[in-house]
Amino acid sequence: MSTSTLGVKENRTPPFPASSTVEVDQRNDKGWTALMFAARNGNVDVINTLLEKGCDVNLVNKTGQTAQDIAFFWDQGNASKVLNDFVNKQNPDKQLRNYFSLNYLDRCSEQRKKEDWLQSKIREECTRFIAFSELKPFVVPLEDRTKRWRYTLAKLKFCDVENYLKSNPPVVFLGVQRNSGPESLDHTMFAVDCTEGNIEDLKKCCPGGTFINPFPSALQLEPSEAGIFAEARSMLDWLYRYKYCGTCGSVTVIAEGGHKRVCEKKDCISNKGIHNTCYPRTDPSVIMLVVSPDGKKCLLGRKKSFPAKMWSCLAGFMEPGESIEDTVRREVEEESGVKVGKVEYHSSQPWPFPASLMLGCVATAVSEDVKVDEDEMEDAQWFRRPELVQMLTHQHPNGYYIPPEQAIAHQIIKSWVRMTANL
Ligand SMILES: NC(=O)c1ccc[n+]([C@@H]2O[C@H](COP(=O)([O-])OP(=O)(O)OC[C@H]3O[C@@H](n4cnc5c(N)ncnc54)[C@H](O)[C@@H]3O)[C@@H](O)[C@H]2O)c1
Ligand SMILES: [Mg+2]
Ligand SMILES: [Mg+2]
Ligand SMILES: [Mg+2]
Ligand SMILES: [Zn+2]
Repeated sequence: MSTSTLGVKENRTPPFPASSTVEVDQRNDKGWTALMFAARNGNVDVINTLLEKGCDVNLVNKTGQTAQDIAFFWDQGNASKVLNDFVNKQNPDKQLRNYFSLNYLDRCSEQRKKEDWLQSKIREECTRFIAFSELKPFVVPLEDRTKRWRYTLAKLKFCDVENYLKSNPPVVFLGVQRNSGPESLDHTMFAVDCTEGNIEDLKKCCPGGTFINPFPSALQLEPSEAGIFAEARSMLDWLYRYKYCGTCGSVTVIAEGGHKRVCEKKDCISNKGIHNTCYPRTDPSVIMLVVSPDGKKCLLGRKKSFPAKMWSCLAGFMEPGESIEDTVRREVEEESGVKVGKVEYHSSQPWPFPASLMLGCVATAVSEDVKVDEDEMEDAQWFRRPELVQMLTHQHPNGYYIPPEQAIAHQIIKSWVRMTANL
């Protein structure tokens, strides 16, 4: 690739005088910064200097690539290492976590069986409760409207929820927030279902507090709390739906801090040995970006329920006895008629509506003809990279777009789009 393709002007203007300053994140017409050029050329000294001067390592060019993506794609090993180390130090979770996956609580699963411990923790001064009503979380709007995230979970004290607890609502032990430093205390966290109580009382303890719709409003929670919300909501949803024993139909009682339901009928088989009817459910689903055999296009679909103009990865629930790869091949063929060969795992995401676990994959197609399953899908089509960039950046001429960054579909699509040098 010639330098002019990267947008460097061939005829440079005279050098800057020694005293002048230059904006460290200045971009060219293709959105490239000096850091991106240094990454492209593997110039580690320039990268280090730019990082020292405070340049923004997270900027993306017009084709959606960061300096890190560029260094990686162009096989600039040393530059990749420097950039990776820097990004990891800045935010260790940035590259690893999908939304709803970041949960800073220590789940302390061994403590769940200790009823006395749980009861004493419930009453402790530094314990906090997250409240739900009809599976809607109780949140406080964030003041700064210029910020990306709109809500934080309201963290209530025992005295705020004491009245609700008297009627014995479902309560889930979520885990312990470990705080470092000599003075700081650990906070034990519980979720409490306040559906049956008077929610106006809660609003009095927490001015500005409000219940929001889990979908899509919960996608506006601060990402550091999205995992706690996911754990709490999936657990309360399970406690709400599974009131009766799946084996004999008797009433069940909540045990182990909300993490188990026990059949009241003493001689029920579910009380002998370990039974999956007693424990919370997780439904594994696959979600995949199908790439054409020549690697130039990918397949996106529109479910009938999608908002107009939104396209996403195909997805589907796993069936018993299936491997992840087999589910990907079956769902893709069912929904689009396209046959898939190689399947590679990308990343996963809890999806608490109510309890899916999305297993994200990139799959390589071995055929291209599309025959849409008209029961589930409105359409499925192949898209080329430049069109995907337009969809990612809300610049598509037809107004097409893909799901927001909180959805794993967005992350899989973005990582595929980035894996190219030249669009
Ligand atoms: N996070 C994301 O980016 C993202 C994107 C798309 C879909 N999803 C989620 O993926 C999941 C699966 O996708 P899908 O709806 O296309 O699946 P799908 O293609 O398997 O079709 C859905 C149908 O599967 C059946 N089904 C089988 N097992 C089921 C189960 N355990 N629970 C509910 N229905 C079951 C039902 O008849 C349902 O109508 C959904 O929960 C969806 O919300 C997440
Ligand atoms: Mg599907
Ligand atoms: Mg399907
Ligand atoms: Mg299915
Ligand atoms: Zn039973």
